[in-house]
Amino acid sequence: MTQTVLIVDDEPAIRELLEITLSRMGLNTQSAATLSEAQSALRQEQADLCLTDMRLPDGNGISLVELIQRDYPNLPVAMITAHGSVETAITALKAGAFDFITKPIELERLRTLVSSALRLSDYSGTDGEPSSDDAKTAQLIGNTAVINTLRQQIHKLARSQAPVHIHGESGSGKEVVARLIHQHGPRAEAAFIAVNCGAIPAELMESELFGHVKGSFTGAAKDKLGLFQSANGGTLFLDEVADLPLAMQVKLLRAIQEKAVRPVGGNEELAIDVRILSATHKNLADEVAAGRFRNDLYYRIHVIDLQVPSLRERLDDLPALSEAILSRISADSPGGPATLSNCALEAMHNYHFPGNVRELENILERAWALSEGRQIEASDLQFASGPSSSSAASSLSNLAAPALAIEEAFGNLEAYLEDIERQVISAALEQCRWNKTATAKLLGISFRSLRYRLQKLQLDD
Ligand SMILES: Nc1ncnc2c1ncn2[C@@H]1O[C@H](COP(=O)(O)OP(=O)(O)OP(=O)(O)O)[C@@H](O)[C@H]1O
Repeated sequence: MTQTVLIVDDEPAIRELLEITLSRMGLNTQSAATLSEAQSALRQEQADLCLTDMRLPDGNGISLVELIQRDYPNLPVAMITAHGSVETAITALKAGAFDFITKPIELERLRTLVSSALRLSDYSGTDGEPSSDDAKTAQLIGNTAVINTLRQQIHKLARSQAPVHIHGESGSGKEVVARLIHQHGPRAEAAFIAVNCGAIPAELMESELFGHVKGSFTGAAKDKLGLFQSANGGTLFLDEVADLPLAMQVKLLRAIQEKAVRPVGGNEELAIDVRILSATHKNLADEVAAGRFRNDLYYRIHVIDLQVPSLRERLDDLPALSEAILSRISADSPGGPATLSNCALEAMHNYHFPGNVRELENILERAWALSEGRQIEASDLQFASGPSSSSAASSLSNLAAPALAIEEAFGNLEAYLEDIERQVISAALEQCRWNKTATAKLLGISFRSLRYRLQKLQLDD
């Protein structure tokens, strides 16, 4: 079926240019010169894409974007902005515009924008699993409120072309989130290229990102495609973007702004159509304040900020995550995948996972290697001491003086810490007349954590 594009612009010349270009692409067009005309056009016929100017005689394009977001959430809308008005473009993207195009309109860029927007209206996979059978197909495991919110944000952002900056601790799943934004969007069939900006040597970075032509420097034996070109039509994920040297930040900003790259040693600019996603575990605003990250690049890549929660904030996802990890690492074991004992699961609940899901994967892999049978026990997890020992230790002075000398811990840290823990908990229990709920409160740990510790320290009878 022929698709329809609603054009909203008060300049007849622009409307005409858009109408001609779009009808040459085999599309129907509808035109409106004002916000109210646009509203009645939307009521009359279901469009597949809306292109709107920013300044309209009876309002502005942002209110149209907001109205469409509210009343026609499946209709992609792109904003036409004046050249150089980055702020407007960013406001439009934040309001939910799919993309923007600047005046004077470049027809090639217009065609690219329209095709990817229409792929988006065609795209039916947003609620189901991604259709690609790529081995790297990402999955966001978990059902806690924070993960469900994140999942909704991913689905929403997948429909936009706006740059998204993903922030979260190491190993928390930032790359998984970036892959999902790609997989659920109109670029799913094209490449997803992830690059760790902290891992590329500074002298190779330009050639890695933008490519080089043969002979442009010693060692450039043949032409090489850069990562931007490899991601053309798809998504480029700049991981640890805060680690980009300042000189590269300038070049990256240029590539994003111009939507073009120039390979090292090349004379020509090559147009590229890439969605930029970025991530860092650092606070990018602090990096800007410290002068290590360019302010202008920050505004370009940070249009939308997405926070990935740490594993500590979603400990209730531990069973589901562990089950998925264990079935991956022990799938071939006779008798089926490994399982976790209740004690092991409790022990995990009391750990603070500074390395997040990646650390959980490592802990389970090691535990699986160490465990005797198919069931992983708490001792296989090899947690040295829980995080709460620090809060317990801080209450130590009020409760009981440690009877042990520091040297006694050398070579025997675990037993030493357990001894301190035993003393603190015993003192707290005594103070609370063996009321476990009050004891847990006094120590600043959960009841569950106290129960686990009492069992571990054999204080529970
Ligand atoms: N919600 C999740 N569901 C399933 N697997 C997850 C989830 N979150 C993270 N993982 C897994 O944890 C590991 C680390 O995830 P990922 O590489 O996305 O983290 P990251 O935040 O990008 O890490 P880094 O900061 O080191 O770049 C991966 O193996 C990933 O598959």
